[in-house]
Amino acid sequence: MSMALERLGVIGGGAWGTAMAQVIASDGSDVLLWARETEVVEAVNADHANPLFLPNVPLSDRIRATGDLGALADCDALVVVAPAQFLGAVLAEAPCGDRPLVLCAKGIEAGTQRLMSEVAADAAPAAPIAVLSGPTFAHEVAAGHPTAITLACADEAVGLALAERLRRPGFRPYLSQDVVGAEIGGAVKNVLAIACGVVEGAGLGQNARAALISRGFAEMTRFGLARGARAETLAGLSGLGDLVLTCSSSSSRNFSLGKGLGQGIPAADLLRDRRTVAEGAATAPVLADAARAAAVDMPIVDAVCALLAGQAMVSEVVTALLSRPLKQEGR
Ligand SMILES: NC(=O)C1=CN([C@@H]2O[C@H](COP(=O)(O)OP(=O)(O)OC[C@H]3O[C@@H](n4cnc5c(N)ncnc54)[C@H](O)[C@@H]3O)[C@@H](O)[C@H]2O)C=CC1
Ligand SMILES: O=C(CO)COP(=O)(O)O
Repeated sequence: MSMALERLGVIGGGAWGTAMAQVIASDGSDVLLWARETEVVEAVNADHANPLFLPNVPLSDRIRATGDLGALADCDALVVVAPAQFLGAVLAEAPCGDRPLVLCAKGIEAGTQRLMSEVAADAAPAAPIAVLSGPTFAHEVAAGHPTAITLACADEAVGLALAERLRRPGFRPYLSQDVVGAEIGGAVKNVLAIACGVVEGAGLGQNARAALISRGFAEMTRFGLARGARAETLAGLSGLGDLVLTCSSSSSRNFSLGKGLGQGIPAADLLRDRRTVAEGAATAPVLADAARAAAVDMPIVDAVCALLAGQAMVSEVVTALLSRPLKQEGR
């Protein structure tokens, strides 16, 4: 199938939306970036910069910003990078029609327990849906560092057309048809990154971090399989790949949030007045509820919930996790 994907638009002028606009512009393509903040629109257009969300990165002059979602009506496809909890509201105002939507947020909608593809399917029933997810710190991608990512779309031809349009010498999508699997990896790893940040902040050591990554991956796999994801997607870039990245670095906002918790700072203080997102904080309680509903055991996710809610001390959750009944590793 040949598909006209000439003009691309990006919805969301945070760090990742700006970095995706930079990727698109890197081969000389013009790209229209919708940003919610007037100061972002002005800085992108006047200074080719986004100091609010992606500081110290010179942006391509091929990126033009707008504060008017209606201006995206001329685009052939939309890369959608509004944070998970705002996706539904933003798409309700966007001119989606039957244009392919490439969803980039990593999270589960609070209240409804919907994955991003479910939110988008309700808001834009005629639009083909793809999910782009993987180990991608925005500042590295914007700087052109080598990056590989999962692009999942149930319609193989649409997925291939999008991957061809988005690939760049330093940005390599791998194709998948497992949309749910790609989404679950990204949503769950954010919660697990908070747990790994706690380990760092509390000085619990590298062994504990490796144990959390490994046992966290077991939780991700159990939940993903229960929701129809494929095991190979969860073991790929959008699952294990992104888990390893965000569990290893203070460049992750989720890891940093956990580090603060591990240092004994209350979640409310860490989350108050922040302009950047730590998606795992909103996803953790809804993921824990969804896991319970699916009869899936996720003790690390439960521990993160308890810490975020201020219901337990770090020492208490560590003791609780380690004193669970012994079990077989593969179950
Ligand atoms: N930053 C990164 O390295 C990566 C981020 N992502 C995902 O991309 C999504 C967006 O994250 P970032 O671009 O990093 O955001 P950011 O933390 O850099 O910026 C916050 C974003 O939230 C938006 N926002 C705040 N309140 C809003 C509201 N009421 N309605 C609509 N939008 C609102 C802001 O306009 C801004 O675009 C998240 O789901 C994140 O997990 C995915 C891959 C990499
Ligand atoms: O998703 C990301 C990298 O793949 C970014 O992680 P944080 O949202 O934790 O910064």
